[in-house]
Amino acid sequence: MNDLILVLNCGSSSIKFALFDAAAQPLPRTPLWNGKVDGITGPRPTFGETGVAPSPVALDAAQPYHAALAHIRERVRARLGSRADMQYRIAAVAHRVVHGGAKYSAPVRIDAAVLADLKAYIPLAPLHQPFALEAIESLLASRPDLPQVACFDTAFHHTLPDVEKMLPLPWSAWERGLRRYGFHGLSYAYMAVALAERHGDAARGRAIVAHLGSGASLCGMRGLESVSTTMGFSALDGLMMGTRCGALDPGAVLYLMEIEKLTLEQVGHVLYHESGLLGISGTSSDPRDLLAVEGGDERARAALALYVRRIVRECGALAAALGGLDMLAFTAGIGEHNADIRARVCAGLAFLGVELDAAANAAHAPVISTPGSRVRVAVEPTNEEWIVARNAACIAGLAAG
Ligand SMILES: Nc1ncnc2c1ncn2[C@@H]1O[C@H](COP(=O)(O)OP(=O)(O)O)[C@@H](O)[C@H]1O
Ligand SMILES: CC(=O)OP(=O)(O)O
Ligand SMILES: [Mg+2]
Repeated sequence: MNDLILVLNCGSSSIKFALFDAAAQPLPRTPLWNGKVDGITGPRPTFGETGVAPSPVALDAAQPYHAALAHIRERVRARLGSRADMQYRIAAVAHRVVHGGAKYSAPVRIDAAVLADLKAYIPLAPLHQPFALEAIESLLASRPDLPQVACFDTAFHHTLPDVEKMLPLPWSAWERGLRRYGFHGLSYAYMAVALAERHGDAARGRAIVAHLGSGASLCGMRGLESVSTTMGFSALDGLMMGTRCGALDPGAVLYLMEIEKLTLEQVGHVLYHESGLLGISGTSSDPRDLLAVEGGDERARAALALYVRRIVRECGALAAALGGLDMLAFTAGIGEHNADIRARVCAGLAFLGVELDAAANAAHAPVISTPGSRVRVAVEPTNEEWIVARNAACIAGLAAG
């Protein structure tokens, strides 16, 4: 009987899953089988899996995440059922959990007490935490014997100095645990491994990793550890995103509530779901759609300009925190695939010595800067699922559980 680790990665616009062979040493980076439901809250959700191109999938519009999870569960069941000859069984399920709060800075085996702790963080990551926890809870109920492990987006940032963690609120807020956590840490943990392998000392120096997906953040690393990051207390901070505002003057929130009389719930909806690229363009949260129409669409143009400006500004801030810049690495859906956005960001960073090789950028090559560029610019596909599986496999007794 071969033991498998099933990884579930609940993002804001997608749920990704992957099956890894738990016994393989070292754990291969390519899973035995993987797939994702993409565009969950958009008009055209799709499902794709290893060897099968994405195609439209119908999701219950009232509960799209719930429906997407059910679809994945069904596909996994069908797939394992059809491979009876292979004698595979799922020995553990490992989850990307976005928020681990101050308590969890390492992966943890999940039980009822851990689940209760993680539920307390739902208000800090309402787009992500409930869906990972929904999957965990239903498995705890139906398969209490099955080990489950939570791996946290916040954990990689435990190396942040206090000056990066602190919010300029009254001191008692810090004592109550209101602080900047940082997110996308599983992606940054993978990038620390992959960039060091591919780029050696350049990656170990002063590096910025730009995780540009549906959610987006930057991480300033020195010695492959997080020293500064743009997402903070919640997944709303920092860069402008597909539907999230990013860093915002808190006075604007007060104004929306006090003068324009939006309720707390309405403001939350605006900031998480109706802002960012979608909010400004009025048409799409996906830069591909906006790039296709920007010639004749002023709002698409404005959305892209602000999106790029925020990345450039925050890169400048992180370069200051790092005391200079040796490497800039792009990853996640947009970072890996959108050469146009990368080119615009790099043009804005010419003052730091960034010089783009246009042909390498168009080809999504691993190095997209010129040989003379003072900053090496890289494109590296992230692999959060492998980090999650590797962490889960390291938890003692898991494969035997
Ligand atoms: N082949 C592609 N070409 C250009 N952009 C892409 C491609 N694939 C994904 N993207 C972009 O990546 C975004 C989603 O990124 P992803 O990292 O998968 O997000 P999340 O994990 O938050 O769901 C989409 O909004 C889309 O703009
Ligand atoms: C934390 C976060 O924003 O994650 P994602 O990019 O997967 O939405
Ligand atoms: Mg993601």
